Amino acid sequence: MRNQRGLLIVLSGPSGVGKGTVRKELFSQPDTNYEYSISMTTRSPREGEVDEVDYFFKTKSEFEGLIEEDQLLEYAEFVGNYYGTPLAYVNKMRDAGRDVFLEIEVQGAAQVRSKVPDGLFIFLAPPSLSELEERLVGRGTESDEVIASRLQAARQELEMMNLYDYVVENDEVENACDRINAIIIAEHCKRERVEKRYFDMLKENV
Ligand SMILES: Nc1nc2c(ncn2[C@@H]2O[C@H](COP(=O)(O)OP(=O)(O)O)[C@@H](O)[C@H]2O)c(=O)[nH]1
Ligand SMILES: Nc1ncnc2c1ncn2[C@@H]1O[C@H](COP(=O)(O)OP(=O)(O)O)[C@@H](O)[C@H]1O
Repeated sequence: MRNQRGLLIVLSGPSGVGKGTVRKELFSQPDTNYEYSISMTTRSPREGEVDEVDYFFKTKSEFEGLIEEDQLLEYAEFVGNYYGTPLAYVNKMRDAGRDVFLEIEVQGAAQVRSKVPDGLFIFLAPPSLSELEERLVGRGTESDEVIASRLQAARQELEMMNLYDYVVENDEVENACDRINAIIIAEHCKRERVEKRYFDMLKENV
């Protein structure tokens, strides 16, 4: 059987739900086959964030140049800034058989859904809206005004939850990681079985 192309795993969910925390925990585990796709953004770096590690930080005109040159798999404007996924890296890693993780908001995820129908779409949900607010406030990285805008955006984002293949509650980071790992293993098994069945049928002499 031919080597499977890597999965494209899209992790979405409202700001503050814990996407970054869960993703970093998943990537710290040994024996994973995941690659993280670093996004482009026009937002300013937060304290401690490093260019080309946390994001590729771009000016608005640089970002618009990337859009024009068709270098992004998807992009969206979120609470006043652009965010987007570099296309070349995703293709290169998937072709090498690696699973690629995107950590993106819901508008971008919808674009990926239409361009990459075999993507795996996981929505990370908070236990409640009040817990989401506590996490956003507790992180201490945004002003009260930005937190209010992000909470407002969260209400619309939660409406998109039913469009995802899986909804994972981030009650405890470890539980959320276990659920995501289980989903990915199950998806690999399913896709291998489907592919095997397909090739077995092609071998039939009819
Ligand atoms: N569409 C899209 N969204 C992104 C991308 N990178 C990050 N985001 C999302 O943009 C939103 C804001 O990101 P950020 O300012 O880093 O805040 P944080 O995710 O709450 O720490 C989050 O929901 C991110 O998941 C991207 O490449 N494309
Ligand atoms: N399961 C969890 N329980 C409690 N706090 C959490 C949990 N997951 C993440 N957090 C905290 O919530 C805040 C937001 O998490 P973060 O990963 O930055 O979210 P996102 O990337 O979705 O914006 C951080 O302070 C983080 O430590």
